[in-house]
Amino acid sequence: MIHVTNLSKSYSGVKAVNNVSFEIAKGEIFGLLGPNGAGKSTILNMMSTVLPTDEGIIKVDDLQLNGNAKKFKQLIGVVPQEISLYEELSAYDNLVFWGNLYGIPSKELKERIHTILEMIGLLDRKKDLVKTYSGGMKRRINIAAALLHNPKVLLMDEPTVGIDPQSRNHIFEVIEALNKQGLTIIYTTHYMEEVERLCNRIAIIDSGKIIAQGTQEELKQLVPTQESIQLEFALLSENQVTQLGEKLNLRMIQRENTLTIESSVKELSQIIIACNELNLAIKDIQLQKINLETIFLSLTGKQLRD
Ligand SMILES: Nc1ncnc2c1ncn2[C@@H]1O[C@H](COP(=O)(O)OP(=O)(O)OP(=O)(O)O)[C@@H](O)[C@H]1O
Repeated sequence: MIHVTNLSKSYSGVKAVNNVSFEIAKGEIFGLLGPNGAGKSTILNMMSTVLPTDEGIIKVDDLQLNGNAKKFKQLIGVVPQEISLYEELSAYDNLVFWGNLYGIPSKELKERIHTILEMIGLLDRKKDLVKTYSGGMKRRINIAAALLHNPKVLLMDEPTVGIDPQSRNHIFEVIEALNKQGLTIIYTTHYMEEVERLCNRIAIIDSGKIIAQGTQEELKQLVPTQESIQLEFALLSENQVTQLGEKLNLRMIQRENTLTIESSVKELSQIIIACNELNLAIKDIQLQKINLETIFLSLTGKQLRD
């Protein structure tokens, strides 16, 4: 349904998106997973016609974006990273405002707003001013605004940033319900838990390039070990991590006093010996099944989150 081919974009000569291609079938939730600055928003901004492309082709079904921006916009709903609502208006009036921008006839718009508010669980709060809403509720209204013109594809740019875990769950439920109704969704995030929960297929993106894509199972097959070892220390300096890395010759990431080592249980004794030699006091050891974070580490040598 969605075909993106050899897409590129530079800002002042620096490539933010570099020859990116992917295909998405109707009804999929496709995840774009990558750290801050990887190029996710730039891809979505090109797909939503906000930014012109430098190179490449974007198509939904047979409709190519270039030369058909107006028609293309009708197919796409966009949930931007920033909440874009009028705080002093009610949720209902915000949606009327957005619906009018899309030129939706008023009777149809009324019905559509009712259906969407019901679906996102905010019908009973429709008259309340947006400024009285929680962050999660504002996000849900932002999603509602993107759905008013009944798009075939929904582009969501990190829709859970700055939201508490409970509201986050509520948003996931809305996304899953929309997907069940047949909506195709592109979801960007730097949280692996979110793509693990929501997405059928995932593209891992780093420095403007897609470095791997597939189902979670397919991505797991791309790395040598299906486990990693997580060690917690009383204290851990960068210097000690470097020394340990030299001794073990295994990939590892440090987060404060915790070290995740790309290795299996077979290497555990060797790891413990190396830690002892460096006088590193281990507080806790855990064997972890591979996840998207360790896959990202394995493919890039970096961690997903700053
Ligand atoms: N308007 C701009 N002018 C110059 N550089 C930009 C502009 N927008 C983005 N960039 C750069 O392009 C690269 C990709 O940015 P982009 O916002 O697409 O990444 P992202 O993966 O969406 O990250 P984030 O989650 O932080 O938004 C980054 O290096 C960023 O600094």
